[in-house]
Amino acid sequence: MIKTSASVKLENITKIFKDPAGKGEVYAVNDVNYEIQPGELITLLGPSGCGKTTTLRMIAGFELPTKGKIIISNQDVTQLPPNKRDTATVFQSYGLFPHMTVFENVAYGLKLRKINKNEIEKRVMQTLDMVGLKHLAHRSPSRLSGGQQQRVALARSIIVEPSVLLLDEPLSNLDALLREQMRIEIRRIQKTLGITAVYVTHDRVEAMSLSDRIVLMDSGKIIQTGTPNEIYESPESKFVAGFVGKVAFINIEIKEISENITIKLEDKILNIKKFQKNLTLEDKAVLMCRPESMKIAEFGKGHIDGIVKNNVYLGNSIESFIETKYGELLVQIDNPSQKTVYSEGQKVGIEIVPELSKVLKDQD
Ligand SMILES: Nc1ncnc2c1ncn2[C@@H]1O[C@H](COP(=O)(O)OP(=O)(O)OP(=O)(O)O)[C@@H](O)[C@H]1O
Repeated sequence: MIKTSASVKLENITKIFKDPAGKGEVYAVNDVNYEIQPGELITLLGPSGCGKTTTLRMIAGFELPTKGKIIISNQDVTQLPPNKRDTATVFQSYGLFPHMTVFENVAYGLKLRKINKNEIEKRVMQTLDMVGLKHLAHRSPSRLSGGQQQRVALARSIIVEPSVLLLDEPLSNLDALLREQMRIEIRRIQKTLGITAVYVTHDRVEAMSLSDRIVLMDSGKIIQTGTPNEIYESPESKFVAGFVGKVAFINIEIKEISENITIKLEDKILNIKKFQKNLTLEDKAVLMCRPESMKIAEFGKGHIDGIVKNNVYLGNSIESFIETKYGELLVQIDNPSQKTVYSEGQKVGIEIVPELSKVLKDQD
């Protein structure tokens, strides 16, 4: 259905807004450089106000960059209006036409392009089939659920065969279960069409499960990019580690650095594989403790001692919150059984699993 996938290049993109409250300026986006490969789905992830939406709106053409260039498939589109860009945007608020049926909403873009009636009929039904809404073609959007309305919005965007699909927090108005279903569907459709997509979210689970690559932003700047796995496994800072997953940090002393980092924790020596190239013996460092990088042991038999504060049952795993002298540590217990779960108030040990642990430079 899609012609050819497009690349999207952001070159030194900066957007400065006048501060609405006073005379100052806000650097909503600050010198962003990034290239999205054809057919790739990337998410812009980061805390509220970090510049995700502004970046997306500049790619769509709803905002002009203060500085920099936007290049879609070798064409400089920086100054082009949205309708000249071959992009389509799906918004959080759906933006459907309430007086038109589902069919008419989806057909709208093709009608504007003066496509003949039979072709429109065929393509609309095909696209509605793709989003699972063929049977509701003649309903009014007001009689659809939120998830169904968002499917119509998605169908309306993809039917015009844009080179780039832009999605601005499209699922944030839906409940958790529907969000999960819809993100699987969006990914399936994006892959089937091979369309280049940019997805804005502040939800790490959404970003981790959808993306080919994540672009993590903070204060208008890109702070790390990579596949979900790279960012989760090898975060460059405590901020990144905390943004993409549950984590606690323990201050540690580095004894030696080679391919491995030798650390001292209590009176025990641990060897942990090095991943940050610029980490030196002089640096302040922390041990990054993910729920799955620790195990519960008998009291006195782990690396750290503590007391079970509470256990949260999640079906096939339990999250056990342990109070220690380093603060509260969250340990994930898979396939819990009577042997592996200690009850609340019990004294336990925590074993650090070196293969699953990371040492991070303490620079935040
Ligand atoms: N039209 C505007 N005028 C002035 N400042 C703006 C405007 N739009 C955005 N900003 C500011 O630019 C910064 C980035 O905003 P942006 O909406 O891109 O962030 P975001 O990461 O998408 O946040 P959220 O997740 O809350 O939507 C914020 O400080 C915001 O207040």
